[in-house]
Amino acid sequence: MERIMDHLAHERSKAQFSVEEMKIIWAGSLHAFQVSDRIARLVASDPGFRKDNRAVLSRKELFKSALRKAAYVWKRINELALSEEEASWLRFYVDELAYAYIHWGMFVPAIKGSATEEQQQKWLPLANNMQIIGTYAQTELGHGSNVRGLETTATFDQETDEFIIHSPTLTSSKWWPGGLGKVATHAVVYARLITDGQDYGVHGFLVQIRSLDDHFPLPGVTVGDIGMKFGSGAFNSIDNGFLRFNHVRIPRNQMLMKVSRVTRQGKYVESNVPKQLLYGAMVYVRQIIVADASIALSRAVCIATRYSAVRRQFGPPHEDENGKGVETQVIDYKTQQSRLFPLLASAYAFRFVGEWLKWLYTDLIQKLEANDFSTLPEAHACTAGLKSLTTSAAADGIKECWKLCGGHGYLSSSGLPELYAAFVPACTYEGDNIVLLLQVSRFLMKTISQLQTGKKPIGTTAYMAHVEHLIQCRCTVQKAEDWLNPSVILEAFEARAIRLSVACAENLTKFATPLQGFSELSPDLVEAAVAHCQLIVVSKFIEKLQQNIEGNGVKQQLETLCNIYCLNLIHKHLGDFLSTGSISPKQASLASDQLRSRYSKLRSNVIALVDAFNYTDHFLGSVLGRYDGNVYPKLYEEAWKDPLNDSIVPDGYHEYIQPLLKQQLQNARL
Ligand SMILES: CCCCCCCCCC/C=C\CCC/C=C/C(=O)SCCNC(=O)CCNC(=O)[C@H](O)C(C)(C)COP(=O)(O)OP(=O)(O)OC[C@H]1O[C@@H](n2cnc3c(N)ncnc32)[C@H](O)[C@@H]1OP(=O)(O)O
Ligand SMILES: Cc1cc2nc3c(=O)[nH]c(=O)nc-3n(C[C@H](O)[C@H](O)[C@H](O)COP(=O)(O)OP(=O)(O)OC[C@H]3O[C@@H](n4cnc5c(N)ncnc54)[C@H](O)[C@@H]3O)c2cc1C
Repeated sequence: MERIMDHLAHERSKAQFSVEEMKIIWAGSLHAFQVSDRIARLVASDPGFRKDNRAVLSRKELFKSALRKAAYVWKRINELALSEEEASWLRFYVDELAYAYIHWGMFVPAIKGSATEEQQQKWLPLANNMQIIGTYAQTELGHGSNVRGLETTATFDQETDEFIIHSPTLTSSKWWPGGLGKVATHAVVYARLITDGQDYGVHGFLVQIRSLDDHFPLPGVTVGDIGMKFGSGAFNSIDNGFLRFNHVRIPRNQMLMKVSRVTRQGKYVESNVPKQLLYGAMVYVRQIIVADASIALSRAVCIATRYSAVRRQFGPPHEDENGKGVETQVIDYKTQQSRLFPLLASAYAFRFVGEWLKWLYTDLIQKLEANDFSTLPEAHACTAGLKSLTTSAAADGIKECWKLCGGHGYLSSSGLPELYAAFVPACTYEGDNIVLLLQVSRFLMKTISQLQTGKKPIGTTAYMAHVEHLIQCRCTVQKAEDWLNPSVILEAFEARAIRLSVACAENLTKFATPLQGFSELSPDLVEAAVAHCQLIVVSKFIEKLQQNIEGNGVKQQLETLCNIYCLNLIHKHLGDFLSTGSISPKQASLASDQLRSRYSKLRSNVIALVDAFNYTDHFLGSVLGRYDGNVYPKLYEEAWKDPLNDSIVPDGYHEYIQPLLKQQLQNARL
């Protein structure tokens, strides 16, 4: 036991940089670090937030436990008079998915984004004080990605000055909204607005669905839970629900009227803001999900890295600090490094691009407030594309981390199966990842067609202004070290991205209609979108390194991580880089040489680099990822806690095992 604890301490002593300074870089600022650190400790030390083994709880126990914790969170927020920032850290570290995520993450933002000032004044205090609990009811049984295809209707009745909300078919039943099944009292419902016999498309409506007295559904409302989801703990603590309306009446002023409104006379009036603002809550959450992807991936990487330093298999006998013969740490196998270190680098890369995206979103909101809608298409493309890119990579990465831990990774007590099950739906919710990439490609094709009209591309597409150069430039790498030059990397990624996009744009012209072309070429368009999004991540990582980064050795570590992130992408997408002529086969081989050398450079720092995430053992929830590396005794201890070990002889022995054994013994004796 002592030996293993010393082992991680030895790993930590090898770090060539200041972990404390890196913690601040990871958190984003000294202030963010201090607040999150304080709240993380508060949560970890409060028995009310203890994490029981969720995998062994029944659905009802799990759900009730999530309700208890959500109520306790709210109590502590009020008792401690926490600020909004502190309160969100508290919810984050409690780490139990519950209705509150949708209430704060979607219901409240939907009201903020789509309701008029007057409506906000009425509804926000109720929501902020949790006098009502809300959900976001957009998806239907028959329609998820295709929002324009939603069937629920909101028909204006001029006589009573009300909307009648109705589910005309089974497929129009709302299906999936979190917190809807058993908890929410209200919902922002997306429905087709019909007035004067005309269908004006999908709009948002605030609908009360349960009584605030006895919690029963209101007349005309049928509501329930959609059933168990993948993974034993994970999302099953949330009541994703179904909802059907039978001519439910709401006052006219419960239509969210910032984008358009219906007058007392039933006239549909558009405002001067783009209709896409109705989708504002999705832009908001997609941006948060990118940050969430870096968190989820970094948790998995932290577990796999610490365990890989503890775990020993094969190898020539080494001597430990006490001169005792030991096997090789699995982290020293080059295959382990080539699978693990790019994930560590991705966690940092996603953190920085998430930080930038938060800035982009804040900037968007400021512009929208000043009636400047110019950056909305770019913000939509960036949030959609980066949500897709980072969640797909993080979900794959978490799965890889579990395999990197061998058999023990498959145990619930490793924390990895639940982490995976809880995160993988992020590839689907808030927009299926492929559908979102197709949105990005549409934006790219539009940008390319506008180049011909002389319109200057801005923001993340600014590189497209150099199309003529990027289409024909040659990569200048001659030796492996040349790959450490950020401008060389950037140009290779820009050349690959633009060449894929231009090829798509040219191919699209060969089809009878753009629609037909988009449909036929959609796999190529998705690849072009991925290349563009990877370029954004690469360029934001490089930009981060150009900032003033303090702390002994911190910048050097980030440079190595950035190199690994970029070179590994080249390695993984070699087909693209070679087929577009962005690099040559010889340069590809030099990139691989450089990548190997970066792994060696990073090796002695990896434990400190995952320590910089500053995750408490409570938050990690993993025996394999414990800070002290005391893995084996704790695995043994956890095994004893399994309900099957409550009794020596299992329940069922007398009915099923004993008679069978007896019968077989008798048969043998005959
Ligand atoms: C405690 C705090 C908690 C904080 C939260 C933390 C989150 C982390 C974990 C949370 C855990 C659980 C939460 C899960 C919650 C899940 C919720 C949901 O899933 S809600 C439902 C989400 N649904 C979707 O995302 C549907 C996807 N589909 C779409 O978005 C659209 O229909 C789309 C984009 C496919 C549209 O296609 P279509 O071609 O029909 O376009 P339109 O005609 O509608 O659009 C025309 C025009 O508008 C542009 N556009 C589209 N969307 C947007 C947008 N959002 N913003 C701006 N602009 C948009 C589109 O590109 C077109 O542009 P054009 O110039 O004409 O090409
Ligand atoms: C855990 C979880 C929580 C959720 N929470 C909420 C919530 O709170 N509120 C809410 O309203 N919704 C919620 N959803 C629903 C979610 O938003 C939808 O599942 C999502 O938008 C995808 O839609 P879909 O399920 O209909 O998939 P579909 O659109 O049916 O996709 C199925 C397949 O078809 C492909 N596909 C679809 N369209 C195209 C296309 N145009 N081109 C190419 N391929 C295409 C997709 O790539 C996918 O492979 C949640 C979902 C999950 C899993």
